[in-house]
Amino acid sequence: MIQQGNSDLYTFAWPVSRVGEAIEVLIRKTGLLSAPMEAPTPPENLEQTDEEGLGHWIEFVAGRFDIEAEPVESPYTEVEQMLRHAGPALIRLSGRETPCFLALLRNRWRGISIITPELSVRTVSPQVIREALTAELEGPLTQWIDQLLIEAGIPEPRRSRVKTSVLKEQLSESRVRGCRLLRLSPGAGFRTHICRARVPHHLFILIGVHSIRQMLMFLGWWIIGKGVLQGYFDQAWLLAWALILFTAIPFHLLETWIQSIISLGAGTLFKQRLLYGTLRLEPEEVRHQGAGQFLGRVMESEALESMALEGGFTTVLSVIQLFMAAIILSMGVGEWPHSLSLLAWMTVIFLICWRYYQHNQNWTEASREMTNDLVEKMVGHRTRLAQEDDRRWHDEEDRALNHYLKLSERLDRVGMILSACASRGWLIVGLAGIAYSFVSSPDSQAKLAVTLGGIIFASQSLTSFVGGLLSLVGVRTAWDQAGPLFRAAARPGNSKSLSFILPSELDKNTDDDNAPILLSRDIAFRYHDYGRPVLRKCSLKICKGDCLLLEGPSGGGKSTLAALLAGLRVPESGLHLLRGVDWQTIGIQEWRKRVVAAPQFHENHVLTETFSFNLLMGRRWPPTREALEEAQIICRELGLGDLLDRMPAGLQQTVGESGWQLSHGERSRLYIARALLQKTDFIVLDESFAALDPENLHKAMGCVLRRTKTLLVIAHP
Ligand SMILES: Nc1ncnc2c1ncn2[C@@H]1O[C@H](COP(=O)(O)OP(=O)(O)OP(=O)(O)O)[C@@H](O)[C@H]1O
Repeated sequence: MIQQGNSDLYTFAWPVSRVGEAIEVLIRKTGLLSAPMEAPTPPENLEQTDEEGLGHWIEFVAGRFDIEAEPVESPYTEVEQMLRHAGPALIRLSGRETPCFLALLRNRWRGISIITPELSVRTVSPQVIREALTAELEGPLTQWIDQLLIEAGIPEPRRSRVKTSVLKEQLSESRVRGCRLLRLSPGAGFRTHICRARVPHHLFILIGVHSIRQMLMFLGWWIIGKGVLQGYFDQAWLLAWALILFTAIPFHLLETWIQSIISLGAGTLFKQRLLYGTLRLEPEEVRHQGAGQFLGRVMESEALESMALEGGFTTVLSVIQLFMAAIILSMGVGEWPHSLSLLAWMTVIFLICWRYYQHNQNWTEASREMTNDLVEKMVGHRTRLAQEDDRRWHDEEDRALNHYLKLSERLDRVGMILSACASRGWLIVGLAGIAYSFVSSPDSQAKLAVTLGGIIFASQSLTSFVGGLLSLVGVRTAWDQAGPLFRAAARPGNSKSLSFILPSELDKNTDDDNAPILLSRDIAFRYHDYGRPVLRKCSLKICKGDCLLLEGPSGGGKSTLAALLAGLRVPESGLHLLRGVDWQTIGIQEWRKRVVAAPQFHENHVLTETFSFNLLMGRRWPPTREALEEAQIICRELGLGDLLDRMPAGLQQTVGESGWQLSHGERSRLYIARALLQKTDFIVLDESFAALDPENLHKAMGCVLRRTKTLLVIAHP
């Protein structure tokens, strides 16, 4: 039954203390949870916590189940639409003393199904949920609109419609929050993602539809063949033939449609995973790569997706066709031995493809090496001209080119054999198989016709089979580039916290001014497993209000220490506490929210985006008006007022590589402003003042000291 009342909704909502349980039930019911697992026990004072604390708890519980609880916002006018696509999701209902949550299962044609705390499933109209979600926003306007409608003399029956329109008009710019989508984490197994996207299911249907279409085609052949061989064509047979041809059309359309569904589903998952994998790469893995290599990876990944899907479809469908061709051949004059000869030919083709694959690997490797060498030689071109004997300038290139040409020749030769011989060779083999029967028993014309049909059909299918296999060879080569990104997505990260602690509890830990914000004892760190430790037996204590200057020789480990303090790296051993809690418990993500670093110039970046985005990228996006104003004020305090006035679009000016060019000093102040705007109580500035003239240094230093409670500045003496 559809519940219409807004007040009923609260009786179906889960209290804060049971929100973890609601997540568990939701993901179990929707198949996101495969192994039996229970939600962690909520902390004692969860009910008293604020929205941020609750969000942390929900994310912690979701993380335990290897899923994501992604907060989403929706424009006021699109809330209902968002709700229809949200499930499984948690909807936060406010308006009562304590907030509570609706566990939204899925959209049904009668309404939205939700799970109640009694574990029963109810259907609720989306309008009712929308009203509850938007009540807080609409509240301040309702009385005023009601009054306005009375004064304007709008008749009673029309008031509700007019009121809805006025609300839409007034709140069109507002965004509604309070919904969290529960989704499989992008790092979960790719097979799980593929199964949830129902790709195998669609593939199964595709195979079925294709087989039916092929059978219809054979039936058409059979009717025509029978008519020709038996010498009659009455109207009924012709009609049957026409009907079969027409019936094949919707099957063909269905096949194309299913192929596009699979391509879209698998392609999206693939891209999502690559992107997630890219974000999970360690800084060391990307540090030494240039833009060209990244572009190469993107292009290869793009090719990989299209080739894998196209090659996969072609190979699967051509194998089905070859299987059918083998059945047809078994019904012809050559019977089963003839079908076996087709299978033997397929094996030969497969082996040649394998050879092609090996040559392709060698050729790709040689081509990559040549490209890398070429780039290096272009860079060191002048040195070579000056240092090397001019008679030997091109010896190495000639050798590499010869090697490359030899490999290309081999690859082309095998490729040519494949494309020229796969179907033509089969025609010779297939026809040779029936030559004897053709001469010895010319009476069995029908069987001969079937055999000839089978041979031609197999020949066509072999052409597609080879095309599909060649695409798959290309996939294997492209995989070398995309594979590391794909695998990085499945790496276990250290961003999840082991146990939960409310942010308010963390803050309490340092209410006492003498309690350290950060305490490290005997920490050690090395970049490589067997390398020399960069930090050894390093201890420090930073209390609220401390403003510290860290000086030391170049290469002494200052930036490494800054990275450890900011949670950008984790220590190998030793005690490392933030507000009395170690990094494993607090979780590296939470740590990074609480300690902000402006890394050294070469480790920090200006993105090709607006100046405001570069300033506020550590805050909620899109920014509020207050955030933009604050950014503007901090920039002016840091001495960037002149720059803001000069840029035609001010804060909205695009900066970065293809935008407005910033000077060294402007960039370093942008990085300082970015750190200050994250509003944490401990900031680490790594050589941020090095590029500033005395006047700007004075301004910037003053601004930082005014706006930060606790500060560590790294500088050279
Ligand atoms: N990503 C890295 N991989 C391997 N070794 C590194 C890496 N970054 C720094 N190192 C090494 O760690 C040591 C400390 O480097 P770090 O950058 O922390 O020194 P620093 O005191 O900040 O130097 P500077 O004042 O010159 O910036 C150096 O010997 C450096 O070679």
